[in-house]
Amino acid sequence: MMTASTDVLAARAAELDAADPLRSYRDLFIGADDRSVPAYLDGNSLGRPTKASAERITAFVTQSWGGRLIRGWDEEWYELPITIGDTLARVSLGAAAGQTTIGDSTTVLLYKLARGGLALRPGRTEIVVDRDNFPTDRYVLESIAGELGLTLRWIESDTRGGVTVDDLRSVVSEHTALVVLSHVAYRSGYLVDAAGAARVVHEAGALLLLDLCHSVGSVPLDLDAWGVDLAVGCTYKYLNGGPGSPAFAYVRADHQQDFVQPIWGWMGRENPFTMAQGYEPAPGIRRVISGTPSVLGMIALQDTLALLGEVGMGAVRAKSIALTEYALDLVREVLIPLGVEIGSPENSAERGGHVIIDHPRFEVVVQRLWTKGVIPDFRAPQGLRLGLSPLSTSFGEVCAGILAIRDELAD
Ligand SMILES: Cc1ncc(COP(=O)(O)O)c(C=O)c1O
Ligand SMILES: Nc1c(O)cccc1C(=O)C[C@H](N)C(=O)O
Repeated sequence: MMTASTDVLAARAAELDAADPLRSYRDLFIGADDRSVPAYLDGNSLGRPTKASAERITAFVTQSWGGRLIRGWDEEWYELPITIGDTLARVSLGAAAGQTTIGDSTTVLLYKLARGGLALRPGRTEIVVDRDNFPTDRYVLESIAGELGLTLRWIESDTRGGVTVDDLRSVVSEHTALVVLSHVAYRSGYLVDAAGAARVVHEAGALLLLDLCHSVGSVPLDLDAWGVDLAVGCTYKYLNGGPGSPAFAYVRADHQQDFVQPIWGWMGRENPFTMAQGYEPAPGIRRVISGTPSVLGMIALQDTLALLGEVGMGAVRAKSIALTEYALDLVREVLIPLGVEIGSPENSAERGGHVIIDHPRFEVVVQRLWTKGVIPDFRAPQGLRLGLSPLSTSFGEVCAGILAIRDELAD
């Protein structure tokens, strides 16, 4: 079959952009019109900054920090992890207020929530996790298993897929205390059936902790309705919080009273400024906090939350599916003939906001693309990942990126 010319493919992408109801949102991001970066396809590692965040951060430094000084804590900052957490919960997590807080890294929150969750299931001896989960999830659980003398029961998922409810059913038992899954798999983009997973985990009497790093801000979430017990996620991908912006934690209201995490710091204590002897966890979700939260780090993500609230997660997901479908169609048309294979689910109901394609030359190809401002990422052993941020990625960018990959492979 003859493939269409570059001009024809670019014209098709331009038509899709013209018909995109969210197209105007791209202009709200810094760098979207930067010609030295024709295709930014890594918003699932680091989202672009919004123009509003540039203003917000400047105003924070000059007025809030510079003007209010230490008074800022009493006036606003002390409550910020909870108030931003509540906004995130409403806009994007499908969670009622009082269950979400911002702070630490995903890694640290995984540790705190996994330990706190395990303490709610005393006497049980196993933690379930999949072999292809993100490294930090595996390492944190390996460390906890060693620390507490528990067994890690691995789900041997294959890198092309993800964990299915049937996989889970075959490993959970009366010994399982905790199951940790990534809602969207970092490599394949496989989207777990979270409600089905929660049902199976609960039938076994265990708790479900979801890592939402690759779904929050891209895939609609309904944590309360799904029955998820605990969740963590990062804010620097689809929430555009900036490099190293703090993560978030969700602890279901039903568990909070008995939930105790292991890093007892003064900021998570009841009445921290009494500086009292002994640790008494603060009431509610505040008990997840340990030390002073990064206020400067958490302010930018509010601008993306405002956009997500305005657009609605349904429209965000519709654009996300349109982008990944388009990317896969173009991959089939121009890259499969060059020996590329698709490593993501081809059914959009089983896929999050990114796709991965495989070829033995991709490690070198990605290095060369970066020098040209075409920016996907490489994931070993031979995956090139296209992360498509619904609010800031255009169809034209996807087209430019895939044609640049074609040109590199044809070289
Ligand atoms: C699934 C998943 N979990 C955790 C992390 C990272 O955690 P941290 O922000 O602590 O580096 C990432 C990405 O870096 C991820 O993709
Ligand atoms: N967090 C990252 C970082 O500090 C440097 C480079 C990449 C990242 C990422 O977010 C990687 C990403 N979570 C992944 O899925 O591979």
